[in-house]
Amino acid sequence: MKLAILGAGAVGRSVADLAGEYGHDVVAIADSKSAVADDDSIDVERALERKAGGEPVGSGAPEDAFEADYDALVEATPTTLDDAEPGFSHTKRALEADRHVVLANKGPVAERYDELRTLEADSAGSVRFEATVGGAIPVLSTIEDETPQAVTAARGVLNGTANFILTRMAAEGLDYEHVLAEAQDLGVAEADPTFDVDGTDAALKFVILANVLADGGFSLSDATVEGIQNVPGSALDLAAEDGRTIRLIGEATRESVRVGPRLVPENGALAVSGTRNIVQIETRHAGSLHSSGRGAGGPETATAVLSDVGRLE
Ligand SMILES: NC(=O)C1=CN([C@@H]2O[C@H](COP(=O)(O)OP(=O)(O)OC[C@H]3O[C@@H](n4cnc5c(N)ncnc54)[C@H](O)[C@@H]3O)[C@@H](O)[C@H]2O)C=CC1
Ligand SMILES: N[C@@H](CC=O)C(=O)O
Repeated sequence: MKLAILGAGAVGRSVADLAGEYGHDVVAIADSKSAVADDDSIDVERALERKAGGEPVGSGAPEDAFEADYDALVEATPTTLDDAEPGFSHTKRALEADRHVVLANKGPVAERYDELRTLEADSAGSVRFEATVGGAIPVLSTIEDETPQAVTAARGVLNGTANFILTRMAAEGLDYEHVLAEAQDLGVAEADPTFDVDGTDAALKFVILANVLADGGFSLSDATVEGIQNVPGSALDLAAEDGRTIRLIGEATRESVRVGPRLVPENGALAVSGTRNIVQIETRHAGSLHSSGRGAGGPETATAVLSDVGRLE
């Protein structure tokens, strides 16, 4: 497949870097100010070198990415709320041109799912978004394989930044402000890390799960959300005395979405460490399915994007 990549951050750059290994050509990559495009294939190494050197990714306008001869648009621009722009318009433009879209950007899938599905129905292209939930962990494809109707709920830890912060707070007895910068250095925090600590990012992922389970109808405003900003280091110390710890746990069903800090057993499945995520999928006929792994990071998320590309027809 020929890929046009929008966004040259941790995710977009990793998709460009790994696309060749998966048998795909990159025909365009854009950042917020520039693009490089070539209908056969761009020089990815050169583009990534320019970016690493603090230069724009290319010498053309970002718009040029849409003019390239691509089969699938990879949307990896920052997640935004409400109208989910500019990610939603990028997606719309590609679908209206009968191209496929693979999203890492959670905004359009969480905030405008029903519109997205309508656009897809009118297009010869399709939309996939495995990377929006749990990075490298195959959460959505597991639900798809299981069939969404057979899944009653999904719960777990889906924000690597908050989990890393809670893990470091428990280990060092520090408050969250002191370890946020460390999390940002790992390339897992959002462009606006408030989304990670106030629970918004985890909530967007559980909203996406609820949309998949219920075939739409949810946006962030339907979720009950509490972040980790008010969890003091002392609360983690007290929890540890009792063999427990605190994790930012979310749950999605067909009826509701909830995210908040919860006490969990220190050695239990939900007490994953560092940037790891865990998802427990409750099924009607097969009990609980657990998947755990790297839920964030450039190469990790790029593997989910490229798996989605492989699933396109
Ligand atoms: N970093 C991670 O571990 C994960 C990120 N995501 C999502 O993937 C998306 C990208 O994440 P990162 O690469 O970490 O973000 P980032 O902040 O590192 O990079 C965003 C890139 O988008 C570019 N950009 C901004 N507006 C643009 C526009 N209008 N046109 C073209 N490019 C534009 C920026 O110049 C930058 O290169 C976000 O929506 C994020 O929520 C999803 C799963 C994991
Ligand atoms: N900021 C997110 C990245 C993936 O969605 C996280 O920390 O999990």
